[in-house]
Amino acid sequence: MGEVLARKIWEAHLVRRAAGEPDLLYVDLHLVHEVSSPQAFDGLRAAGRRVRRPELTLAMEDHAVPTLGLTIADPMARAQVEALRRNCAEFGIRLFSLGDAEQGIVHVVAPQLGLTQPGMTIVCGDSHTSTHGAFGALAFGIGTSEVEHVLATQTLPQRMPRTMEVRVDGRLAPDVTAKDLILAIIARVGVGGGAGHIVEYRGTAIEALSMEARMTLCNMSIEFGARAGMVAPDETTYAYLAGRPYAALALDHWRGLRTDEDAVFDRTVVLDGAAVRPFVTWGTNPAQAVPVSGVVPAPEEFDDPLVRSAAEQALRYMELTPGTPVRDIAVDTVFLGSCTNGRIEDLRAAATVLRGRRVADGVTMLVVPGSMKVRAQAEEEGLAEVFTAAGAQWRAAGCSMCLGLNPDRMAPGTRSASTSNRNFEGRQGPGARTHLVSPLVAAATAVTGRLTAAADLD
Ligand SMILES: CC(C)[C@H](C(=O)O)[C@@H](O)C(=O)O
Ligand code: SF4
Repeated sequence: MGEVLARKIWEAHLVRRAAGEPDLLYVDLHLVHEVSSPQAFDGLRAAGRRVRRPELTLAMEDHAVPTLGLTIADPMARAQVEALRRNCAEFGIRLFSLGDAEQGIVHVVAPQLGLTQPGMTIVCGDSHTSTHGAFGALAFGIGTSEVEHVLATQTLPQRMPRTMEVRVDGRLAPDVTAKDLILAIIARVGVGGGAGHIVEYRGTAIEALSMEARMTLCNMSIEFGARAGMVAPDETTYAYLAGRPYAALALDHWRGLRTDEDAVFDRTVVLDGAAVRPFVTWGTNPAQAVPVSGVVPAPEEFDDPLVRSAAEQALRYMELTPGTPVRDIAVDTVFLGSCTNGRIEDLRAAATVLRGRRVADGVTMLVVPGSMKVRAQAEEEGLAEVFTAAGAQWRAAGCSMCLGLNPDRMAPGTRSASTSNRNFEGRQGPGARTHLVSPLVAAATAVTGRLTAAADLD
């Protein structure tokens, strides 16, 4: 019987297998950031160890850094960043610091440099490491003690998860993006729908996606509990990697990185791509989502008592009434950015909507490129001008308003349309309310001040 891609990569990285123990896997690329690494370096130091393969390790300042200026005012944030700087200097790890031309969100920078490649194992002390699966890599988030293990040994003990196929055929409508697709997938399977599985996205709708779109899709695999998400590499992947600074093309090897025809997944979910509409979350988990053309649901619509009570609680926190048309929900903040939607293609999409239009009075829009390279490219293409002319704020790279670890925080009681990936209570600031959307919906919403699909503006 044939094999699933994830298992092929797993077996190719096996260092040791023993009965009753997790497999020991070799790690090809280890990404590090300021939030999840300090204790790991402390542990290394205490044990008198060095970093085993510093040249396979790359560190980034992204979560705690400001997107205006180079001064880190918050003492906690500054301490984290300074610790990373000291640790990288001491252990010989390359670090992209605030102010560097290559700095940015780790999940945006590594693919952009060509460091993320098909068939690799990639880990980072960060749940959205699943992003890198877009290249047909096996990429997953790890905890801080595992970060220490990888730093010390370049290996990681792991048990092979089950495999899940998410098949999407059909053609996505022009105003439907990978963000809408992943929100639709999560709404279908539920927040725990991928738990314990590595997901492979397949089908004609997936094959038609750009690399940026595949990254958006894989990025949010973790939001329905999946251990990792991936797309088999193809011509789109090779074309993206060609000419990137660190990508040595290995086409013969990469072409073999496919799930065999007769391989069997532990689970399969099928969606019709043509039926997906621009989506938005109304609640406080990513599965609580409906089309922009829909209405806020009533808790009674959900049979599962847990889902129903989660809906009741979410409606309270979000201050929303069942039956309210989504298009009537007013926002005061729009955030375009994050490792989900902070890439050049996302900025281009938003700019097509904002060109010649204005951000509505009373709405603050932050446009935060995922990396300084994306920022430079957007400036070169004239996108930055479109955003500033529309009245949006044009910022430097970082996680920014995706989470409340830096100065870009929402005030209590405010409401956003956000292209990020998490809408938990307080995620964008204590008491702040988040509606997850695509870049197109974010831009259209900025123009009207209410949740709006791009097509609504025509
Ligand atoms: C801070 C970090 C460990 C965290 C993660 O693991 O994802 C963050 O990136 C997030 O998105 O919540
Ligand atoms: S942009 Fe958001 S989701 Fe991505 S790594 Fe940063 S905090 Fe996590």
